[in-house]
Amino acid sequence: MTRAKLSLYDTTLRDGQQTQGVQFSTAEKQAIAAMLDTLGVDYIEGGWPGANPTDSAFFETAQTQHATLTAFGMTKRVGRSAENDDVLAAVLNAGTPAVCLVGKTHPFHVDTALGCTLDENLEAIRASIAHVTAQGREALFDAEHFFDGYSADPDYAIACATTALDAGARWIVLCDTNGGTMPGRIAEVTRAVIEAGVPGSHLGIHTHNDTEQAVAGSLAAVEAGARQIQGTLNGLGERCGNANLTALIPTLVLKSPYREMFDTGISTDGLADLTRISRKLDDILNRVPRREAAYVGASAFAHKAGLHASAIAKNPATYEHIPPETVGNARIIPMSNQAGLSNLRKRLEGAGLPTDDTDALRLILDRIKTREDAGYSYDTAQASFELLAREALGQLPDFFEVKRYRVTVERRKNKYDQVVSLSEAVVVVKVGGEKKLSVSESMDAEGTDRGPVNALAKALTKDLGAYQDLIEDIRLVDFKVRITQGGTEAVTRVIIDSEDDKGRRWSTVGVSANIVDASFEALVDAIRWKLVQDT
Ligand SMILES: CC(=O)SCCNC(=O)CCNC(=O)[C@H](O)C(C)(C)COP(=O)(O)OP(=O)(O)OC[C@H]1O[C@@H](n2cnc3c(N)ncnc32)[C@H](O)[C@@H]1OP(=O)(O)O
Ligand SMILES: CC(=O)C(=O)O
Repeated sequence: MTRAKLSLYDTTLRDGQQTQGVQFSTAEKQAIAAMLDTLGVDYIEGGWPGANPTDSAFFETAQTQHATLTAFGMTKRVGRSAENDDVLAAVLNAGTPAVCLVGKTHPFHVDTALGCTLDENLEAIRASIAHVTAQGREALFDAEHFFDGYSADPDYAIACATTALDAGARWIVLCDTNGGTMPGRIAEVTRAVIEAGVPGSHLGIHTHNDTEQAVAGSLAAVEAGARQIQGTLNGLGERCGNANLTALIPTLVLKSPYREMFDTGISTDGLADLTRISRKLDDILNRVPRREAAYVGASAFAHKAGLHASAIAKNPATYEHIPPETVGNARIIPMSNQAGLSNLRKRLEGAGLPTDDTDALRLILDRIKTREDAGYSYDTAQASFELLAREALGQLPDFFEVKRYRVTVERRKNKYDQVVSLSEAVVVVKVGGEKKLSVSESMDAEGTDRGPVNALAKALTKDLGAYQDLIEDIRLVDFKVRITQGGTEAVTRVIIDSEDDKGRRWSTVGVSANIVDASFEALVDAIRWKLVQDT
């Protein structure tokens, strides 16, 4: 059976940039466009030229090998010709092979937002699309508020779509702009538009995630006959986001009936790059990747429960809907109070530790469950888990012993009458039979106070004797604090993420009634884990 072409249109750089808190630089836009191009999407909407300097600068240098670069804009304003509309001119001046114009299709919006008549809006759509195609560009029409507009006045919404089609638009994209339409209704309206004369091969779908159904709505539209999906990486986008291409792409490529029906042009290699691309985008945005994200999240193939881990060891298909490597992800078997011997064996094997002493393994499981009851959490702090296991198995070298530590925090006025704070830490350790006392302050080279935990970390890593060279490259990259329940008392749990020059990243946990003490415990574990790896 020949598969129909399903066009993928990425709007991460336009609608994705409408996410609250997201502000791409031109260089970041270029990096994201390059990733999308390699991934194999058909269109990359780079932004709105003329709307801001970043978007204009992006189009000055943007290049793609595979994807059609697309500039976004709006239909001309009423009262001026398309040729004399300065906003439209700036969009066209970007010189892209494709141009996507958003236009109104809902009488309420024509009246309220534009303040013109329904006929004037139809003429604006016609003239704008005709102007784009007259310049030899491919035109797309984003039919804004189409589903709500169709419900209010089906004839007018259809007239907007057919006007754009007749004026030469290659794609009429039905937009669920407010994100409130149910997938069943999206399918029903899409079918009605096709019946009214817009062929499915010219119809696209653009959904928003306000009811957490943007992906479902997109799939409903293609099942009804639409042949283009617009979406964004990691589901970025205005308000609750757009249809998430990072979830849609694997579904379209791997799942029935889509894989038999459609050719998306995404290769096996492109699919296997998806997890890296998703995390790279988060890295650019300085966001922590969503662990539970479908297909690409760190937990998407994490098997925490003992029953699951036991079956996974026999055959991964027991609890995995696809092999994780298909999308470039990896299986993990975390340790926690939900774990059994199977989880434990898998984790110990991964750390190169013996798994044959069942009594020792039971002891480790008991310790984990008891400590988790006291407030610890090992399913993310896998480095602390490994240290606990090594200790129980008698495989943890006695690198150093902390004899005592002290931290003071001072808040005072300086000579300029400004309030300043400063922490000072003293740590005494015993290394190789020798006692060492180190003192550090929390002030960094720029004179900024980095707080008591920073002062402690500096003091602890100042002089560890023979181990000093091995710990110089440790960096503390994330620090999470949580008030939780330890038995019957409230305690503080601190999780610290560290990394080193070898590109390793590891997490450790500490628990105490006192936040500084919990942090100190996690810091000590971070150093011990690093020494285990490098000695
Ligand atoms: C559904 C979507 O996500 S569409 C994409 C929306 N994206 C953005 O708005 C981001 C980029 N936008 C911008 O930088 C600015 O809004 C600009 C440069 C485009 C316009 O700025 P301004 O000229 O200051 O106008 P402003 O943003 O205040 O208002 C939008 C104007 O466009 C008009 N307009 C809105 N949609 C359309 C349309 N489809 N066709 C013609 N005019 C439109 C509005 O009626 C309003 O006109 P008014 O100023 O006469 O009331
Ligand atoms: C065009 C667009 O982004 C929307 O209607 O949601």
